[in-house]
Amino acid sequence: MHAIEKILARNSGRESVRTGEIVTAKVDFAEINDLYLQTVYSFYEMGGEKVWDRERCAFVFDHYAPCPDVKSASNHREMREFAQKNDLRFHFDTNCGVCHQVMPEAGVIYPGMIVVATDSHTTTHGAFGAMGTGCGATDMATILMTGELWFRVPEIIEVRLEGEAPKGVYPKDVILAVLGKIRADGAVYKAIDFTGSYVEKLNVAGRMTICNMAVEMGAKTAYMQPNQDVLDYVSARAVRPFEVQYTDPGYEYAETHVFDVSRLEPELACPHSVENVHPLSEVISEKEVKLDQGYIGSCTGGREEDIAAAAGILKGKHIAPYTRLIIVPASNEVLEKCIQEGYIQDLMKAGATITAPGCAACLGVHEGILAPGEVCITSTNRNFPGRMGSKEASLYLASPAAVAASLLNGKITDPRPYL
Ligand SMILES: CC(C)[C@H](C(=O)O)[C@@H](O)C(=O)O
Ligand code: SF4
Repeated sequence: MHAIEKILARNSGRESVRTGEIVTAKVDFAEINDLYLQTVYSFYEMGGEKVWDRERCAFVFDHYAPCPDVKSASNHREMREFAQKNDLRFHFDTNCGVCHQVMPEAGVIYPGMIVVATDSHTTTHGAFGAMGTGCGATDMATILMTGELWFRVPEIIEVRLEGEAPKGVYPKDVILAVLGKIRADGAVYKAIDFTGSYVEKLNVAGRMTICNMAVEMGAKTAYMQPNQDVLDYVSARAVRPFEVQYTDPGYEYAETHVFDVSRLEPELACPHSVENVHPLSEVISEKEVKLDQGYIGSCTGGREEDIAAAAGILKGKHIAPYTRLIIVPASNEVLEKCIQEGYIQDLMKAGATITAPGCAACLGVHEGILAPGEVCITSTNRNFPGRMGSKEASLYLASPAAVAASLLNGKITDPRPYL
């Protein structure tokens, strides 16, 4: 069996599971974000009274945090009341950050577990050897009542990433290159296991960025075998003991795709699709792409490593006139570390706008919305029309280093000469 199958088998009380089977499995942690007040309503409609386990579920207020309008403030109030009434051990209010960053920091994510959240980017937690997946309000209400959810055991495809990344090529570039090949519908309801020498050496932040974007290929979940970096991270934080699962030798994947990371360049996903990926150098050799905004943030590209990369390029310099650079740390912990390291100060001096940790403009709610006709380069994960505001704006997805180098010049720029 694959490690993911072992996780599903263990949590559903079986010896083994096979692709295509439907199982009912225990959920080790459930998270509801602030777009999903419907979960509370569904819970009561289905006859729920108290959540099944006050230690294993939490709300994270991230998409509208702090609240930009009365509607979201009222939603937060109702969810906060539900959390209080159930005396939830964990509650992440507007002072925390994006759920996928906040949960691992709080120690509720660890290898061998199942985490379900009302958010598609729950695939992120494959970075820790966990099985993470998103669901809607009714499924989440079911979990809150029973602690269980049904799953169809997914086909598992291997994405083998071999070699060392050249200078200027970041985990974000690697996952963009993978997306460009496998395409946005290439892994629908499949699990993606990222393997290979690149992954074995990759740090926690890089692993999270790659697993995060697995869902942009339609993946049900993602997986990476934990390495020492992951074990150090979770050992220092995990709120309960855990068991790492290992794939049996000789396991046969449904498909295998091999990438030589050493041959990659900085990549760009061009408007208006995540799969419209091209080497950045190719795009700018064909046309100059003038920019109005740069954005560094989100559960994909708002960690300390991302902000450090930007600060490294912008320290002692200034962004181009009449552009803006929005920096949104993925969590309060990230912000605190970036202040300690001096990155925030350097970026502010370089002309950046720093906003509160959270989802902010990543999905076009607030704190960095684009006007019609504007062009933005961003370290986030989606570039569909309207994602960051106007449907007539254009979004290019890139690494945080590429965002920083581009804002220096007010046009999309290859970051490599600036490193
Ligand atoms: C709106 C929300 C539930 C959504 C998701 O599921 O991913 C959001 O976080 C996103 O990135 O689009
Ligand atoms: S940061 Fe963006 S991608 Fe991540 S959960 Fe928030 S809106 Fe979704």
